[in-house]
Amino acid sequence: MTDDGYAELTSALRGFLDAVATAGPHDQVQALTDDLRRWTAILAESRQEEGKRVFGERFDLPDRGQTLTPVFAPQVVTTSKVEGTAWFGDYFHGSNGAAHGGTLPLLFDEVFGHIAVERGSRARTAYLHTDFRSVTPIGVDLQVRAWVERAEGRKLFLAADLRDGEVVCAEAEALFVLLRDGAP
Ligand SMILES: CCCCCCCC(=O)SCCNC(=O)CCNC(=O)[C@H](O)C(C)(C)COP(=O)(O)OP(=O)(O)OC[C@H]1O[C@@H](n2cnc3c(N)ncnc32)[C@H](O)[C@@H]1OP(=O)(O)O
Repeated sequence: MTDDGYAELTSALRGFLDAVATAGPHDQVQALTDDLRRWTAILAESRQEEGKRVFGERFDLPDRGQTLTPVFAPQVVTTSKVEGTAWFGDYFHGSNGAAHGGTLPLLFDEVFGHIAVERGSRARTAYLHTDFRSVTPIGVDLQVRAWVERAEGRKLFLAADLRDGEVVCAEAEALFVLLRDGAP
């Protein structure tokens, strides 16, 4: 991992989003808004095309330098499986201490994507089916794994599950299709 401050920025941004998601009314809200707008203008000056950005493009950083998905820390990544831990911060809260349902397929897509990347394939998700087995708790280390069920030509059939200890929170199945040459 390079020490250029971006790992810390990603971590700080996640902490900020969690704090916004849990904050009550605050007398500094206008000052915060002004600060955000000032930084937005500064960053806009260095806008880069895809391929030259940090966010989501840096595999040497935790979470590829992005905060779009819940935290995913891979421990095993091969061409046939991925295993790691996942963690949903307050930003991903739905209600009653449970993660927002839409954030689970988001996590699974990210996890499946690591297998496709490890295979050196340019692939896209054709479908992703999620079964919600029990609520996914916020702020808890969860275990996530994904594996290749079978490959047929350009089609990669994948499966995954997310567990809180012995409890299965969700399971997923997906089809990734390897892109034809010249596909955008
Ligand atoms: C670490 C990084 C993590 C990030 C991972 C994020 C991954 C993503 O989210 S990608 C973004 C979301 N996905 C998309 O935008 C994809 C949009 N769709 C497409 O681009 C195209 O439809 C695409 C690429 C899936 C397939 O198009 P194309 O390459 O022309 O293939 P096509 O000829 O239609 O289909 C190929 C095969 O797949 C099958 N197939 C395609 N789509 C589906 C589907 N939805 N359901 C079932 N089968 C399908 C076809 O039936 C065909 O099967 P066969 O070869 O047996 O006849």
